[in-house]
Amino acid sequence: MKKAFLIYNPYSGNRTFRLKLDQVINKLQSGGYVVTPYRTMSVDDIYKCIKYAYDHDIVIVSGGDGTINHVINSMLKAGLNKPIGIIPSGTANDFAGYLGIGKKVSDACEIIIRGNLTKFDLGKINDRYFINVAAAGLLTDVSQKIDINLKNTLGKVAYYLKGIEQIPNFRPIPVRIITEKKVIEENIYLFTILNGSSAGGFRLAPDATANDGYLNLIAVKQCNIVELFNLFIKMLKGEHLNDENIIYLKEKRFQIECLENIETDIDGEKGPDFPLNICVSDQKVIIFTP
Ligand SMILES: Nc1ncnc2c1ncn2[C@@H]1O[C@H](COP(=O)(O)OP(=O)(O)OP(=O)(O)O)[C@@H](O)[C@H]1O
Repeated sequence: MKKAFLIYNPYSGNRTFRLKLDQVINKLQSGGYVVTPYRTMSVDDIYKCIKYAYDHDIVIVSGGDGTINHVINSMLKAGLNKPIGIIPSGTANDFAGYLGIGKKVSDACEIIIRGNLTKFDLGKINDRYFINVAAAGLLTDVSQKIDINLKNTLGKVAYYLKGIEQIPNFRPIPVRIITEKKVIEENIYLFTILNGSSAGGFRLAPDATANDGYLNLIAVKQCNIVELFNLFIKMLKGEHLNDENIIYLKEKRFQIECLENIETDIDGEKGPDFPLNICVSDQKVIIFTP
C-alpha cells in the first residue's frame, strides 16, 4: 500500500468535510492508500504539520483555494516535492474547478486513485507562491474580509453580498505596471493576475492554462458606472477581454507599483505589500488531475 498524508482544514467551506472523513478513508484505502489524516488547528499549523508528510508518497489537501495555497507554500519551504491530491471543500474552489475536480468527495478520491498526474506552474509574488490568483483593489479582498460564519452558511453568495457592500467604496487606484515590453500607468479599480482561469467564481481569464509558462493580468480601468455595468455583463459571458476598459496582458513577469496602501490578496489570503514582483516560478507542482 502507498501512504497518503491528508491535510484538512475543518473550517473550509460549509465545514462538513469532517463528516465525510470515513467515506474518504474507505475509498482511498480500497484504492491502495494508507491514509494519515491531519486536522489543521490554524494556518501556522499547516506549516508545522508538513514535516509529517516526508515519509508519505503523496499529500492530499482538503480545503479551499486558501488552504491549497498554504499547503503548497509549506511544501516548497520544506523542500517537499510530492504529488498533491485535491479534495475541494472550500467556498469558491476556483483552482479545483479549473482542474475539473468537483465537490463530490468520492469523485475527487477516484481521481487520486486513478493516478493521472499533471505538472503546473506556480506564480511567485515577492517571496510567496500562488496557485490560482494574485490580486488587489475593489472586490479582490472580499474573501479575506468576510465573516467566516457568513461564508460557511451562505457559501459563494456571501462573496457576492460582501462585494455589493463594497460598491459605495469604489475608488480608482493609481498603479504602474511594468513588463519586459511596456510600462503602463493607469488608474484602475482592480487587477488580477491569474494562473488558473477564474477568481471568486468569475471566469476572468477564459483561455488561461496553468501550465503554459505564462500568467494573465486582467485589470479594470477607471470608467463610468454605465461602462462598468456593461463590462460586468461581458464578464459574466466571458467576452470582456477586448473591452476598451480592460488591460489584458499575458507575460512571464510583472512588476506592479502603487503609492497607496492597498491590501493584496493571494488565493483568497492576505498577500504582501507593494511593490509587487510577480513571475512564473521555476518551481512546479505535480497534481492529480481527471
Ligand atoms: N483550523 C484551521 N486551519 C486552517 N485554516 C483555518 C483554520 N480555521 C480557520 N482557518 C481559515 O481558513 C481560511 C482558508 O479557508 P479556505 O480557503 O480553505 O476555504 P474557503 O475560504 O471556504 O474556500 P475558497 O478560498 O475556495 O473560497 C484561512 O484564511 C484560515 O484563516
